[in-house]
Amino acid sequence: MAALGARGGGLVLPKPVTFVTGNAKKLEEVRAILGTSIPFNSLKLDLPELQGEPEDISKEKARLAAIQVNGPVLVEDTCLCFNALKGLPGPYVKWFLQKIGHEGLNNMLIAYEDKSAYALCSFSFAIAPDAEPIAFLGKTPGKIVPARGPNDFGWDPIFQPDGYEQTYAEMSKEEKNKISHRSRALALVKAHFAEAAYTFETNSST
Ligand SMILES: O=c1[nH]c(=O)c2ncn([C@@H]3O[C@H](COP(=O)(O)OP(=O)(O)OP(=O)(O)O)[C@@H](O)[C@H]3O)c2[nH]1
Ligand SMILES: [Mg+2]
Repeated sequence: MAALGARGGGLVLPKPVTFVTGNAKKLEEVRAILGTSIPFNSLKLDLPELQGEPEDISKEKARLAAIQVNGPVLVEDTCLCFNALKGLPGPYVKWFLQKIGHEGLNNMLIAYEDKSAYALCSFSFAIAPDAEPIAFLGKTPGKIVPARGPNDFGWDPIFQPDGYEQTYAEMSKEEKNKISHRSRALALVKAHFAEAAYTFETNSST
């Protein structure tokens, strides 16, 4: 890979950023939230995921993604954390959702009065395969409710953010994107890009 250089105060990256995800709905939201603020390509790849803390899982995904892409990458890992269960299912919510669905996730809280939860998004950006990834975390508090609204994205129908009468699924996409865990994490990503003032080599193919 071409060496990283500096130009006009900002680091020159040899390629545009690639957002790596196997999840088309995530990509749709990231596109809507970022708009043209950070130009990026996308690559559909379901990366293996380490077990552990959300930030470490996302950083490890970024390391693997940067090796695959051989250039700058952005990845994210999303958790749905139940306070009564000390943060579980957390990063494992994908598998819980696949196996037990919305009703099963609600049933996990039957024994507890506390239905509060939070959605947590951990983006990681790695500028190169050998660079230490930087993580950006966004969190939205809410509660777990019986499913309401369209069932087109994961656990959106059972998550009702604090201060709202609607679940994520019942909100318009614009409204969800204003307050979501994903948009809060991406606000930090945007601030980092603005501060770092990265520029990109324009003569490299992607
Ligand atoms: O209702 C939802 N609203 C959201 O805003 C949201 N973001 C992610 N998810 C789901 O939560 C699990 C995360 O797992 P996850 O981060 O490993 O994602 P993934 O494996 O689908 O994609 P990726 O890892 O390739 O990027 C997966 O089941 C996702 O479908 C969401 N569900
Ligand atoms: Mg995944």
